[in-house]
Order: sequence, then structure tokens, then C-alpha cells
Amino acid sequence: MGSDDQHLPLFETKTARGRVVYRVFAATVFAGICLIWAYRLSYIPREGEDGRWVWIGLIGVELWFGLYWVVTQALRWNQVYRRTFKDRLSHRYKNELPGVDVFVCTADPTIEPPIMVMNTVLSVMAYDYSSEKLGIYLSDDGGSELTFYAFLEACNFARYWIPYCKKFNVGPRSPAAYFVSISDQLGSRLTTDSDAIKIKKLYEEMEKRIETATKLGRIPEEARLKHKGFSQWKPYSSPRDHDTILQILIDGKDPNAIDIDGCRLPTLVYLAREKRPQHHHNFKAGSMNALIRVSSKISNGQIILNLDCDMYSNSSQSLLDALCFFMDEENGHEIAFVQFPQSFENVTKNELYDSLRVISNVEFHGADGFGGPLYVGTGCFHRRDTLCGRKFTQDCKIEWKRDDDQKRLQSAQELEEETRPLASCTYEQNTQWGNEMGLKYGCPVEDVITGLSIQCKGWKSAYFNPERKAFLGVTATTLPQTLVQHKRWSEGDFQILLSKYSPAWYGYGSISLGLQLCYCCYCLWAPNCLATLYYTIIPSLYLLKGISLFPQVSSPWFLPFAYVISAKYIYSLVEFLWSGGTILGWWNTQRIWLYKRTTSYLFAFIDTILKKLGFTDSTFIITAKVADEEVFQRYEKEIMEFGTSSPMFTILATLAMLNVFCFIGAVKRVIMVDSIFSIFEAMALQILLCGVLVLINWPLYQGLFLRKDKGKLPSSVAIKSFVLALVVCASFSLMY
Ligand SMILES: O=c1ccn([C@@H]2O[C@H](COP(=O)(O)OP(=O)(O)O[C@H]3O[C@H](CO)[C@@H](O)[C@H](O)[C@H]3O)[C@@H](O)[C@H]2O)c(=O)[nH]1
Ligand SMILES: [Mn+2]
Repeated sequence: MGSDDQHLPLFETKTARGRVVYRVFAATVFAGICLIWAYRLSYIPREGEDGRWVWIGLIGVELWFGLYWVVTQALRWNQVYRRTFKDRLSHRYKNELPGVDVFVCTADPTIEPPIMVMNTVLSVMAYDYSSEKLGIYLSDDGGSELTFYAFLEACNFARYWIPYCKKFNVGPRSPAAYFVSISDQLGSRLTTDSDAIKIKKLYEEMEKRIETATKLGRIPEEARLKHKGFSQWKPYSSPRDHDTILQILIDGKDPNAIDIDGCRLPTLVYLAREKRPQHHHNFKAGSMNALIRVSSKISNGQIILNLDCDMYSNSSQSLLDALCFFMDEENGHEIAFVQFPQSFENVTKNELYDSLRVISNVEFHGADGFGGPLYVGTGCFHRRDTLCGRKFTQDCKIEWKRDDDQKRLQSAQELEEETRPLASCTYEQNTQWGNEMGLKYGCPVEDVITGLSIQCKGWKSAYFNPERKAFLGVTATTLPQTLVQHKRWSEGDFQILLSKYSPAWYGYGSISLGLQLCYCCYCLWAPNCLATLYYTIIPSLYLLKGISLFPQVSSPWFLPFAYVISAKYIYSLVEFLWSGGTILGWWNTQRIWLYKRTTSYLFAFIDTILKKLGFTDSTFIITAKVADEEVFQRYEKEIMEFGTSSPMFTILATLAMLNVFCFIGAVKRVIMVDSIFSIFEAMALQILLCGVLVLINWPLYQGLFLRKDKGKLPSSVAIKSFVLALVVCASFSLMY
């Protein structure tokens, strides 16, 4: 310290350009929405007239869509961008930077392959940070020997990998990603650079050992004999029923724990918390809380980074970026967590499924302008004390300087013994863990609800979205996975809205109105299903009957509809392109938007209501991070993957068939009854809506009727949906 840059901030916040223009634009759209409402309210068919009830339904739906649109403006109203000054940080604090503990969570060695998990672990072990201050903890909810074996291997490989990374300043520091990146380079280093060749060979040997063990489902006997750690699996019966397995593989305080260059290594700990069938383990929240306690005894870093097992660090400096926020003398003391975007390594060019592109590049910047982004799990740095439930007060300035260097008297083994009870099933009984302390239990999105309650305690958060992606993970590669994942998310968010911690009332007064609305955008995902279903079914059916539900093209009331629809979609396209997407990607995103709303959100909505009534319990379906070769090839070619029959697909296929029938019906009417002009004049918007629904469903029709590969929709779904849609259309035509 003591340099002249001392008063300069460590980060700066800039408001987005063009805010005024956007606000004016939004106001015009809102005016259009008001006119649509006015139209609906002034033309309600009289009692006894055709379509009175359906019209009243439309009032409800358009009120909902309009109001929801207003809520989503919160995410666009006040966007801010952050910039950090890492050189100032390093200059000012040199050796006084705080300890950082990284928590990596894994839960299943078959859908989360150990080699992938180890790449994540290695990428953070090699952070540009003093090793003595770094602790890496792996929580294994799979309680798997295979993962442990891979961890041992990684621990050994790290002795070569870390010095290599630091010597050549390589990036990314996940070995797998790094070797891919340099093999792409012109005149690949892998043919000329002997260090690169050597380290790659070491990696491949390790990879082979781990993959063989994973494939066989058991570890080599000599490994078992060599490491006493495996003895802890002796009394083990299953992943859901075992003692706590806790092992300090590298004790950062041990001067003998060094890499091949003689430099100290970061602390490395394996934890499989105790599991018993009669105790609920609370999924990821449970393992995070166990890690918080266990790490507090071992390295007790003041900052905690949480990573999903597939999210490797893609930038060795992101830790310093995060510290710039926490350690800023002026504003740092009010920041509880720093969230980085969730970015994915495996999205294809025109993302076929969801890629969170707009959420990451637009919406979270908006939330940041109102007090900070949501906590969305992986890629988030927390202050330990706030994660443990501390309330904000102005004098919460943290003392970063700590006397860490005192010698510890216990051996690692004694420390393990002492710490193990903290991860037992019963430890949390009659405590505030899972409630006021640590991550909250009982919600499928433990992260969002925890972040909200932290913000309600007066803290702020920060969103940092650097040019070079800080973390890269794996996103779902099939439609069912995507839909199931979104069901979990939208269900969790909707539960929050109805819970004690609802952003609508719990947040009232403790976070800004803007941030309350930002939360509501996500918390209202699930109920969106109703309005969307109505809009995808009813106008099309009425088209079949030739009853118009929208203003005629020549009527002045047509204008607000035309304006709102085109303004909304042109803007959404621009936003998408601006976020780095492609036009086809945008089109694909609209499809997923529809599919999520008519299935994931519907199921989430129903399940949440059932849960409120006490009929069901939450589960956590883990997203698979690997796909078999054929599935992967189709994914690369951006061919939609269905593959199984599920109630979700029956709904999607039925809706798609229904719209085709209605569209055909309309065409028939044109040919047989009316002139094309009069139909178009009366029903342009209905035809447009139905036509777009048919167009956007193209991959679904292909999956139903044209494809032969294994990723197509099973013929049972084709038959079911065909019959269902036909019955609906026929009975509707006959009834009215
Ligand atoms: O019982 C469990 C279940 C899951 N996990 C881990 O939790 C992480 C997230 O699981 P994943 O299946 O990948 O879910 P995603 O939907 O991709 O995860 C997002 O959404 C979750 C909340 O739904 C957050 O917890 C995550 O951090 C966030 O990345 C993974 O590392 C899992 O290993 C556990 O540790 N224990
Ligand atoms: Mn994931």
C-alpha cells in the first residue's frame, strides 16, 4: 500500500448508452399496448353473440401479456456495465489478498464424467493466485470411488500442470480445453514445443486411466493399495447411504506439498457428506452448506467461489476481477456476491436450444442497474460471511488482512477427524442451516432464493461480464433435457414468488422496486404458460370456424396490433443480434420460447400448485453433460433431438398438428367459400399467428413424419397427437 493510486477505485460502473432512446421506444410500445386493451374492452361481443367468452378470455390474456411486458422492461430500463482495474488491486494489496475457497459440486459419475470434473478442478487450481491462499473443495454427492480416484490422479497431475501454466502463462487452464485450443493454432505447438508435448502426454495418460476406470466402473487394484483413502469406502453401501468421506489430499499449510518446481500447492479436499435414506440431503444446497462448514475449519477463505462440475475457468484472472469488487475501498463493503455469466462451450452457431444469450448479455446488466444480478449458482463469488447469513450494516467493512500464517498444530489427519462431524446428516438439526444460514433448502433453485434473501438483508451484488468468458460449461444438447431443466428453473422461481421470500412482498422495501420487478420476470415464467396456451390454441380454432377475433386490416384498430407485434419482434431480433447471435439462432430461440412455455412452464405451474397443496415434493433432475456419439452428431448439425415419448412431446406435437389442421381449414375456406381478399381482410392476424406457428414447428413435423434416425419422435407420439388434434378440431367445428 501507500502508493499514490490509493484513492482510485478498483472498479467502475457505466450506464449503457442509448437508454433515453430505448425508454422512448418502450413508451411507444406501451401506448400501443394500451390501445389494444382499449380495443378489447370496447368491442366485447354482447350476450348471446358469437365468441363472447373467448373474447373475454382474450382480454385476460392480452392484459397478462401487456403487464408481463411492462415487468420485463425492468431488465432493460437501467443497464449498467462494469470494468475492473486488476493492476491497481495487485499493486495496492500485493501479498495481502484474502483466502479464496472454490467449491466444485458433482453428483453422478455417469452423467458427469470424472475426467470433465477434473478439468474443472485443475482449471481453478491453476488460477493466477498465490497457492497458499487457494483451497479447492470437491463435493461428491455421488459418493463415488471413481470420482475420488480421478481426483487423486488430478492431484498428482497438478504438480506438473500448475507450473506449466504459470511458466507459459497459458489459457484456458482446463487441460482438455487448452490442448484443443493449441491444436487449432497455426503450426501447432504440439508438434514443435517439447514442454507442450510432454505435458500433453502426461495428461493423456491420466485421461486414459480415468476413462478406463470409468468405463469399467471400478478402479485399478494397485491404486486402491497405494492410497489409504480408499479405506473410507469399506463400510459403504450406496451413494444414498454412507458415512462422511472427507480427505485432505493436499494440505496447503504443509511445506512439503509442492509442485515439481518446488512451489506450494493449493489445498485440495474431497468431501462426500454423510447420506442416509431417512435424511433429506437437499441436493446442491445441502452439499454447499456442508462445504461451507468443512472449509471453515480447513482453509477458511474469506471469499467463496461456487462452480458446477462442468464449468471450468476459462480465464486465470477472473478471481482478481471478483476481488476488485469486494476490495474496493469506497463501495466494496456493500457487495455480497459477484456473479459471472453462465456461458457454454458447446453451443452451436445457431443455438437450437436455450443458450441464455439475452439473459447474460442484456437482462442481467439491467438487474445490475437496480442493485445487482440474481445469484444463479455456478460462476459466483461470495463473501463467506454474507453467505452465512450476515446482515448488512454500514460498518460491515471487512478486514482483509488476516494473520493466516500462524502454524497449525494438528496434522491433516487430525483435522479431518475433527471436521468430519460437520458433514454429518444430523449436524444441521435444530440449527439455522438451510434457513437463515448458508444456502436455503426446499427450493429447486436454491441459488436464486439465497441470492434474493442476501439482497433483502441490505447487500448489493455485481454482475461482471468480461470480453473473455470467465467460465465455460456444458449446456443441454437435447430437447427433453432442455425442457426438464427449464421446468426445474421455472418451478423454482414460481415457488419463490409464492413463498415467504417472495420478491413481491418479502422484497418490498428492502430491495428497489426495479429489482423486485426483475425478479418477477423470472418468477412469472411458469404462469406465462396459460396465456401462451390460449394464444396458440384459440385463435387458430376460430380461424377454422371463420370467426374473427382481431380487428380488420382496414380498421384503425389494426394499427396498434401491427405496431406492437412488429416493434416487439424487430427489437427482440436486434437485441439478439447485438448479443452476438445469428438470425437463424433468433428464430430457433423463438421456437424454444414457445416449447418452454407450453410444456416446461405448464408442468412447473401445475407441480407448484400441487406442491402448495401438499401433494408432491421437489426433486432435482441433474442435467446430463455427455451424449452418445449419434446424438452428439445430430446436435452438431443442429437437428432437433426428441428421441423419447413423453407427455411434454405429446403436448407439443398436438399443438403443432392442431395448428396445421386449422391452417388447412382456413385454406380450404379460401378456396371453397370466400374470396382470398375478404378472408384476409377479416382474419389477417389470425392467419399470421397460425401460419407462424406452423412454420416454427417445422422441425417437429420433420421429427414426426419425415425423419428416420433415432432422434425422431416415436410413432406413438405421432399417432396420439394426430388423433387428439383431429378430435379437438372436429368437435370444435361441430359444437359451434
Ligand atoms: O443433489 C445434487 C444435485 C446436483 N448437484 C450439482 O449441482 C450442479 C448443477 O446441476 P445441473 O444438473 O448441472 O443443473 P443446471 O440446471 O445446469 O444448474 C443451474 O441451476 C441450478 C439450480 O437449478 C444451480 O444449482 C446451478 O448452479 C446452475 O448452474 C452440478 O454440478 C451437480 O453436480 C449436487 O451437487 N447435488
Ligand atoms: Mn449444468
